[in-house]
Amino acid sequence: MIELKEVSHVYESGPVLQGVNLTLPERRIGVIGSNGSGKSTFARLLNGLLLPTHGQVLVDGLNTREQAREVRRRVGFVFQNPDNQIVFPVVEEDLAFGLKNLKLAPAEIEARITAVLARYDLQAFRQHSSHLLSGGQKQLMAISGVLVMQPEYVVFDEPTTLLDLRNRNRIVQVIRELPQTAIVVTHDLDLLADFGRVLVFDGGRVVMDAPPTQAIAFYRELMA
Ligand SMILES: Nc1ncnc2c1ncn2[C@@H]1O[C@H](COP(=O)(O)OP(=O)(O)OP(=O)(O)O)[C@@H](O)[C@H]1O
Repeated sequence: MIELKEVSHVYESGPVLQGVNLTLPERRIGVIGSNGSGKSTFARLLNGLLLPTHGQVLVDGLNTREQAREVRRRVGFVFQNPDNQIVFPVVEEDLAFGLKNLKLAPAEIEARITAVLARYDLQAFRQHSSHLLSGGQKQLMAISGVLVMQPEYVVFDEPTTLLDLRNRNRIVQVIRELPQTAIVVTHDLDLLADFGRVLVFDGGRVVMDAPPTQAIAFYRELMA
């Protein structure tokens, strides 16, 4: 379970999150709010990409400040733009990178890569140049790169924003089928219909915390 205790975050430009207290046991959690309301900052705090300037973020009791490595292993992060995530020129190398860092046996690395490529129907792209994939394929590959690490939580920061409708639907399906806990920052309100809980951010605070129907209605009202 992920917990935030009195979390605030201040950039040089000013405060962005203020006094956020949350316990997040649900398997599907959505995060919505206006541009600049602090959603991405919140998402980045969850796996220690960013450390809070005040308060604590705990993942299964591990503090992102003190146990950053272990936290990052448990919490995968999918960026809006897969180009920010894909590092190596060939699909297979990119998927192997994190696994080699974990010092897994070559047979285990091979098995995990084969399994994830099969799961997302990307087998044909194994030796392909990563940067020549289409936008949808790149996003699937970025997700694959996170899932091969077998995290227990996956944080998505606007995963469908850059995709056409077909690829958007595919990613929605991928999220729906994930065995992991998923926390999804999005402006795509339809994506959240079957989620367990939706947080609405405004001005760096959680101003609504409710099931999707209620939270989305509140957000629509707020933006009217
Ligand atoms: N690295 C940074 N340094 C300084 N200010 C930042 C940084 N990252 C974000 N900000 C500022 O913090 C505020 C909140 O940004 P954040 O990206 O968390 O919002 P958001 O809700 O995700 O917005 P959007 O929906 O536009 O993605 C914005 O005013 C932004 O300009």
